[in-house]
Amino acid sequence: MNVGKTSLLHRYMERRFQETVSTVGGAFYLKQWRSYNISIWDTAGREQFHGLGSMYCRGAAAIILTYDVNHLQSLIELEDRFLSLTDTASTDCLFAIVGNKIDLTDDAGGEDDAEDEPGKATGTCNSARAPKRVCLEDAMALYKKILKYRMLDEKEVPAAEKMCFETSAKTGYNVDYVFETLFDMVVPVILRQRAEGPSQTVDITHYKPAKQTQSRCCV
Ligand SMILES: Nc1nc2c(ncn2[C@@H]2O[C@H](COP(=O)(O)OP(=O)(O)OP(=O)(O)O)[C@@H](O)[C@H]2O)c(=O)[nH]1
Ligand SMILES: [Mg+2]
Repeated sequence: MNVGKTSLLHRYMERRFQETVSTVGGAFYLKQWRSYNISIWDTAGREQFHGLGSMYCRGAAAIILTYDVNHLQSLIELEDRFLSLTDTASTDCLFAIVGNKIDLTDDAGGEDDAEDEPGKATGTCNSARAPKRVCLEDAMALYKKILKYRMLDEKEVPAAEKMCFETSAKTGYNVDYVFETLFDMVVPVILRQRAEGPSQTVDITHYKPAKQTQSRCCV
């Protein structure tokens, strides 16, 4: 809760940072990216909505686990409380871990850094000059735990260095890069699955209800 999931989506979809209210239930976004329509669910971090998380993850091609780089507890909770909610994701689902609010630390993602080389982790973690913050290495360690949890072979999935990001929804730092890196990875997988197997959606346009048999009363 409060790590900036909705703000990241606003920044990406609407190109701006605006005040948010804590998400109720969840919110759906549709992004036209190149020639594809990408569906994105914004989940609610508040405790009473945690149960919904597994519903939003069902069949997901990618999941972005978000924490606040200024609160180690938010990274710990990703593992302790949220990881099990991703059990409903498809087996080849990609995981990205995003540390948001990097602008609140001294060392990266300030207004002037918004145009920095995307994807590049800047600054040193917990240097004398920077306030204490979560290290990118901690996020990478979680990524490796996720692979273990999902019994995936490290050699067959993208490396932790590629899937752990630091962002600022406030300045825009790395935000496009996160979403578009994932889209670039996910779209070919979905296209390949579509070409190989039957559609996973149910076509109800030609649905005919089964003939009703006369019900008999039984005593
Ligand atoms: N400084 C700074 N503040 C941010 C950033 N992203 C979000 N915030 C602020 O953090 C607070 C929470 O942001 P939200 O986007 O609503 O967080 P959320 O994760 O969607 O929260 P829930 O919907 O309750 O789970 C708001 O006051 C935002 O303005 C950021 O990158 N930098
Ligand atoms: Mg929200």
